[in-house]
Amino acid sequence: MTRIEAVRYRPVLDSRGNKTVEAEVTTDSGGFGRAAAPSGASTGEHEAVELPVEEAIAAGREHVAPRLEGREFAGDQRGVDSALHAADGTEDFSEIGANAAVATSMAAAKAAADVLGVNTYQHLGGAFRGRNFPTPLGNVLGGGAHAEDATAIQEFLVAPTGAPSVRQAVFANAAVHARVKEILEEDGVPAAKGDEGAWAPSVDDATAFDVVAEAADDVADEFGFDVQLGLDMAAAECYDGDEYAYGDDRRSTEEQIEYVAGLVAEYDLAYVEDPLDENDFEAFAELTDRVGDETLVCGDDLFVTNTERLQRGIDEGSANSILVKPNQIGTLSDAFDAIELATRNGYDAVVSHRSGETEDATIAHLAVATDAPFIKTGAVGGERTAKLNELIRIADEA
Ligand SMILES: C=C(OP(=O)(O)O)C(=O)O
Ligand SMILES: [Mg+2]
Repeated sequence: MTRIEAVRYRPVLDSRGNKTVEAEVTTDSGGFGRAAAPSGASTGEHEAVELPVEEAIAAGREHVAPRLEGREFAGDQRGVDSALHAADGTEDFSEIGANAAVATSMAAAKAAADVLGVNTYQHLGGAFRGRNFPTPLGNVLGGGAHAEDATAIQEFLVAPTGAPSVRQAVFANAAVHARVKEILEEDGVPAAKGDEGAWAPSVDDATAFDVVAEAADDVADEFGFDVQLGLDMAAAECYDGDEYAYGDDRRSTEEQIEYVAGLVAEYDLAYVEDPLDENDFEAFAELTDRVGDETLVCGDDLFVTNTERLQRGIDEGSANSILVKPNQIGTLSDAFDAIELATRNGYDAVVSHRSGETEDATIAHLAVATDAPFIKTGAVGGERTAKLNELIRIADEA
C-alpha cells in the first residue's frame, strides 16, 4: 500500500465568507485528495472544538503532518484518524482543532480513493455500496441562528419521501424552494435568504408552516409523489434553562413536548430535529415515546455525532435518529462509528452539512458509503448543490 507523502494546509473561504481550513494529501504513488472543513452557527455545547483558522493550520503543520508523512498508509483510514487523535491528545480536538482534523481526515480518504482508482464512497463503504441513496432533507425556509428577523424555528425542511430516485428527490426539493418564493411574493412578503440558502422572511412560524405546506403539496401534485415536511427546531438555542422561547411564545418543557406532538400530527411531519434542549435526554425520551412511531425524532446538538452520547440516548430511548456531522466529532472514523452504532440500534442516520459550507462533497460519499437513509444538505446554492449534484452523479455511475 502506498504511503502519505505530504499533507498541506491553507486558509480558504466558506459560504459565509469566513476563513476555513483546507487540507491536501498526496501519496508517494501520485494519489491526491483535497477537503475543507465546514463550520456551524447553532453549534452544540458538546461538539469537538473548532479553533481559529490560523491556529488550526499551524497545529496541522506542526503536529499532524509529521505524524502522517512517510508513515501512514494512505488507504488505512482508521490509522490516519488514530494519528489525528494522537497528534491532538484531548477528548475534543481542542489542541489541533476539529477543523484541522476533519479536513485532514476527509482529504486522506479522497487521496486513498484516488490511489485505489475508485470513488470515495466505494473506498469508504466497499464494493457493495452504491445501490441505496439517501433521501435529501431540503431547508426551504428558516431563521433562528441562520438569519436575522425571520422565523423562530431554525429550519423548515422538505422530505420527498415518495421520490423514485435521488435525482427526482433533489429536483423536487429545489421546486419546493422556488414555489415557496412564489407564494411569499403572491402574499406580498419580501424574503432574502439565510445562511443555507433557505428563504428567510419576517413571518411567524404558523405562517411559515402554511406557506411550506402549500408549496410541498403543489410540488407533490406536480411530481406525482409524496413530499412531506420536517423541522430543525434547534431547541438548545431557544432554551434558557427554564423555558423555551420561540418568538413571543414561551413554553415549559411539558408544553414544548405537547406543542411538537401537535405539529407532528397537524403537518404529518416526517422528521423533527432537536425539538428539546441538548442536555434533556429525558424530555427527548418522553417525546419519542409519544410520536416515535409516526416521525423521526433526531438528535443533533443532543448527540453531536458522539458514540457515548448516542449510547446514552439508545439506553434511555431518547430518539430514533441521529444527525451526523463529521466536524462535530473530528474524523470520518468517528462519524462512521456513530452511524454504525445508530444503525445497529434501529436509529436512522442523517448525514449533514453545516450552515457554513464549502464546495466539498465528502458527505455525499459518506452517506452512500454507509447506506444512510437521509442526508441534510440544503436545497439550493453552490455549496449545497455540490453535495446534491454529487449524489446525482454517483447514482448515474453506480
Ligand atoms: C446545520 C445546522 O446548523 P449549524 O451548522 O449552524 O449547526 C443544524 O443545526 O443542523
Ligand atoms: Mg440542527
